[in-house]
Amino acid sequence: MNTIVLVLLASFVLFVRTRVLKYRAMIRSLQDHPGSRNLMTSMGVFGLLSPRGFPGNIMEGGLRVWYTKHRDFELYGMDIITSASVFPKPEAVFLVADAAAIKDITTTRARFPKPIAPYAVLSVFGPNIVASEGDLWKRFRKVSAPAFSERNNRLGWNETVETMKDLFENVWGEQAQISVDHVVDVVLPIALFVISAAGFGRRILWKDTLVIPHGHRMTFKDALNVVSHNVFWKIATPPWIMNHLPTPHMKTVRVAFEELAQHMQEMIDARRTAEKKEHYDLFTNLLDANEDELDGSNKLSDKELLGNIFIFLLAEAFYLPEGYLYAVRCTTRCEMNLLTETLAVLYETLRLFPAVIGIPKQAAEDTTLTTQDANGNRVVVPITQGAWVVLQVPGLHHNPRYWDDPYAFKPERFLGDWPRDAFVPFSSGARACLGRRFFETEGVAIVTMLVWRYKITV
Ligand code: HEM
Repeated sequence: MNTIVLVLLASFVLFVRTRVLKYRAMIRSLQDHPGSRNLMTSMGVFGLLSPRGFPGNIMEGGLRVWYTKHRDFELYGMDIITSASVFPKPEAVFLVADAAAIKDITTTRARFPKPIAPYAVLSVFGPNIVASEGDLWKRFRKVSAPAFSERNNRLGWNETVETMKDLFENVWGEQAQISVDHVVDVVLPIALFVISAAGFGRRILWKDTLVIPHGHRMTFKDALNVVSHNVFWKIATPPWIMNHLPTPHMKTVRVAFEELAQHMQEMIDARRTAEKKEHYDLFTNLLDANEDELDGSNKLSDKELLGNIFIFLLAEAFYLPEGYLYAVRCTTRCEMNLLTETLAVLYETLRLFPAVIGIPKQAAEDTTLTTQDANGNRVVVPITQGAWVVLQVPGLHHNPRYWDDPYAFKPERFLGDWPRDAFVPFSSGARACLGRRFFETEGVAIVTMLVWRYKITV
């Protein structure tokens, strides 16, 4: 018995010693660049389990930057800082809130590619444009990009207007006052109806969302809503737990995944058997690529088709309501000159509350980034091959070097000349958001129609 305890103790001491030695070597490779030093990492599952972290250098927390904005950068006196941790393995990341450095990173894709491991959760239904790099990403981008044309954005505008009219006339009707518990209850269906109609040629009406279609256990909207909020848990939970653990939540998540797959397959089948029309939507491009027999290089497999359809639906269901959530709240605080100022309001809400707070990249070679310290002195930061570099969106968006009074809500800052490189809610460069214009068109239509007809209060 004593021998077993001794062996366990010795193994533990050896484990800790190896970790500490590796950690020290890693800190040396950072060349003492300023930043925080922690016991536990905040990356991946650890950060999600504790969004706010623990004090005393134990752990920073996965959503730290959401709360601290630019304050950590001010604390260390620089717009590129490091965050290093010992467990579960020694690792360090460079956090960037410097506009010029971010431009440098996003415009040299080969030097700073996207690390795809953190995006594995998004591949539940198959490989896709967001969770891929290299040749695979190029192929997906080539197939999807033409669908986001101005012509299709116009289709998005028209479908948004129709959806809002359907909401006003057939759901809210003549009621003088409408009370909504959560803005997402309204904007999630709108977002789904618009992508369904403009992206996939299937128009959904508000009344359709109340009825579960024959042969289903959940509506399309509810399935996508549950999946988009539980995609991480589905991946983190082994199938035998997911299938057999009798908690109501697990059961709902399992059914939602099965249902979403069935709904998406039905959309594909319906479109395949439909009469061939002159469509220019997203679906046309993806389906044509799936059926592409002449030019094999662009062909999408069935899994890739499903994976990419899912990612476009997810973008619409997840990012978009986030964008509107604050925009609709913020409209209560300002007198809006409708169309002209609506985009400024959307931008200002995305500056203050970006839907994506950290955009990861990984150095493909030993390289450097340039920033400046609090006194304006130029600082060259050495980055070793393999190091993670994360674009800290709230840090950049609250950086007083670029934004006057950065914590204040002032949409008018987007009406004049504004620092474009210091605004990256849609990322930037070759891997920037493909749906940006689509979102902007749709967002302007929704917010304008809402404030044109209703006075909004919280
Ligand atoms: C408020 C709305 C939106 C925001 C804030 C947003 C933000 C972003 C961000 C930050 C990225 C880069 C992600 C990364 O590097 O990991 C991205 C990529 C992407 N977004 Fe959006 N997005 C929005 C709406 C949409 C919509 C409506 C669609 C399509 C229907 C869409 C499609 C995409 C695609 C396909 C990519 C991947 C591009 C690539 O890697 O080549 N997004 N988005």
